[in-house]
Amino acid sequence: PLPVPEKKMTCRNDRLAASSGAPASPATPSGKSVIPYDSVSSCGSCSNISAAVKSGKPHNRNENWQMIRVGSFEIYYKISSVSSGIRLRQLVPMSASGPTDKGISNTAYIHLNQRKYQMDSISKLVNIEDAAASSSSENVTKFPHESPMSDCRSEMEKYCLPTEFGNKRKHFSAVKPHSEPRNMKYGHASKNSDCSKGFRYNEPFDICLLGGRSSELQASLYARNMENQNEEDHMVEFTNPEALNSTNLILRPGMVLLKHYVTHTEQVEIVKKCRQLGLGPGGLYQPGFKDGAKLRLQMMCLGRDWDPETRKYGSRRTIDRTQPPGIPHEFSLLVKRAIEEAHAHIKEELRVSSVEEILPSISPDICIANFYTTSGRLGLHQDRDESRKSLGERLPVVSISIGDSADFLYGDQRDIGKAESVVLESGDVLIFGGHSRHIFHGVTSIIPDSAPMNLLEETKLRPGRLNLTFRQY
Ligand SMILES: O=C(O)CCC(=O)C(=O)O
Ligand SMILES: [Fe+2]
Repeated sequence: PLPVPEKKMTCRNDRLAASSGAPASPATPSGKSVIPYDSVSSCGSCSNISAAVKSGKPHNRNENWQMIRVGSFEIYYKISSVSSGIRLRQLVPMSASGPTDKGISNTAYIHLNQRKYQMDSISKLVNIEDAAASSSSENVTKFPHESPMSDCRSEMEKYCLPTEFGNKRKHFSAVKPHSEPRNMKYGHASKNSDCSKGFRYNEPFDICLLGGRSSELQASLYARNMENQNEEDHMVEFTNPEALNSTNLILRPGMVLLKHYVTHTEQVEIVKKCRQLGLGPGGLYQPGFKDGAKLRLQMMCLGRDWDPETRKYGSRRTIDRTQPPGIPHEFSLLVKRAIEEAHAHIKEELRVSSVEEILPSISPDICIANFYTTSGRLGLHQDRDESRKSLGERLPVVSISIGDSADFLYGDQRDIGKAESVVLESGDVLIFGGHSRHIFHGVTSIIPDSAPMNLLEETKLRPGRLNLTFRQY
């Protein structure tokens, strides 16, 4: 078992709260800044989004609306889902002058000192909640979308993480650990997942939609443009002078999230490079297991091969004996820079000088690149196939996210009910080493249409998420 942290980690949001110029959020009887409506005892149903739009009256207590307060603002939001199991969240920002009557968009944005926050995830709500009242993270489990929504379930969950992660997780503790191979890193894909359709084992997978195949992307960009137009009407401005400088978070000892660390230009370069490598020898493929089940992602390894079937690293791929491409030098430099940034942040937050003990540095010699389509996911697992030395020294895994955001789950056990979650957005770097090296982690869902527009326009990255994890063998 991992040692319990002696000190409560301070996070960016604690500082935000302390320094916020906004009036303090009125506390609930329980002292929480999240004020759920009494009537909200469950998400209620899988009402589809248009039905919710029609009936959406944020002040109607008979509906499943919730409110969070940030300073003098009240933000109303509603969780609903569609039959495909994709969670949608509707938000209606409301100012002191009363509710807006301009309709409701699927998502809403909040401006916090020029930084645009999309309220499209649990963690975003938590961030705002923390900013308002520095409340404890246990509030996360109190959100209404933790409530049962069993009619949204699908067969897949036997093997995979919940489709609507964020619903009551207890429900999923029924997932039988013994139904999976002991060390299984990835959840099995269902037979009809889009990953298993249409892509043969050795067929190259293009992460970009270029040339004649761009109509899907064009349609998605057009829809996003229209949506943005609408969302301009739903923006709430907050001013906090601290916010711009404090975008890094210590999630746990040895686990640091650098928000929006990778610049737009770097993201574009990474996409281009990964596309090129992904289409070449040793490129992207959809890995599978002996029993024929496929993983819900496309994968390629750089530097060294990792075989999901044997869980071993090797110099050649087992599937076609190709040698994995090397790790581009710029990637390695970025990883080193990110670790330095994390060190600086740890020093500043925890006032310690021995940062290497908390989070050791690495010279990455392995990169696993995963591409998740919007239905992609990855079951809870530990990364523990690296060398005994590397694991013993708890050398970190450095994970870079690009494209659509992901609901990322992490915890001490392979138990979804006990795991915490954070949304990883395009440009985020998540580092977990030291005491967090052996955490269970996974991706429960990819949030559709959440990638930065300019990234899509410049790269034609297809809907989905590119993730690179760097390790030192
Ligand atoms: O996609 C992610 O964020 C996680 C990937 C991962 O855990 C892995 O490749 O081992
Ligand atoms: Fe992993």
